[in-house]
Amino acid sequence: MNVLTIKNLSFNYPKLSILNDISLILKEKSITAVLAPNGTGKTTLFYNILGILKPTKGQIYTQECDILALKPELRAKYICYVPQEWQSPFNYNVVDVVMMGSTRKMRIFGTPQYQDEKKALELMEEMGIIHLKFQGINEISGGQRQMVLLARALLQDAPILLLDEPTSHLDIKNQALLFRELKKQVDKKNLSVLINIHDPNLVNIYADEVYMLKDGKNFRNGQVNEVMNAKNLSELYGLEVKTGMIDSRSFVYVY
Ligand SMILES: Nc1ncnc2c1ncn2[C@@H]1O[C@H](COP(=O)(O)OP(=O)(O)OP(=O)(O)O)[C@@H](O)[C@H]1O
Repeated sequence: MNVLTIKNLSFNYPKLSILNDISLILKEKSITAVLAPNGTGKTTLFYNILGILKPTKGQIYTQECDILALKPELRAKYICYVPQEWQSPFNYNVVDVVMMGSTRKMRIFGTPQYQDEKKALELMEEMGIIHLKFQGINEISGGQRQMVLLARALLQDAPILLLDEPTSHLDIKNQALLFRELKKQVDKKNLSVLINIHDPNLVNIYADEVYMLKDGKNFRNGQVNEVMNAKNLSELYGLEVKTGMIDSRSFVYVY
């Protein structure tokens, strides 16, 4: 089943065309990667999905509704989001930041319930960030903050998760923890994940499908094992990309 469909989407800044006729399908329970050179428009695409920017043309819809017709706060029922960077205006405790994920389900002036806190703490334990619970969000490392923001998004319980370069600050252990957690959530909660990511090896290891974008347009897309080859990657980045096999998995490198 398709949980999110983007059809012929274009976006321009006043004097600059960024996205041109982009189409993309996110399948239920899949991890779909968007792979594109810097400055192509990956974050812009996410901002269009989230309602932060308005497309000049095109459609975005789920099985149930036209996403573009929803107010951003209503989109939170369908879509949760982990930004590339996030600076908190206050130095909240980490556990309070994670619990913000459950505010969507609260009534106006509602306060978190015991169950919300329990769920937040369980998730933090699972993700290896429980020891940070009483630290200030502005006093932890960039990588720790990425894990905290993922926990906050997962607590929102939306069926679609957008992740904007979530591994940019993570060491390899935390990259593995993050993707293992994602895989678990995909299986357990039918989560579907759209992820902007620069590391082609993480795409190879963890993603099911990939959309390559080039010059603001669709370039190649399909199953990871069919599309992530040296020819496509070399054309995408405009330099020679090599691939090799380890334990029957394809790996990518440039020299
Ligand atoms: N407010 C703005 N006004 C004009 N141009 C902008 C604005 N914000 C971003 N851009 C331009 O839009 C293009 C796409 O930016 P975007 O951040 O979406 O790219 P990206 O693919 O996510 O990049 P990266 O991989 O480097 O994070 C870039 O060329 C950027 O300079």
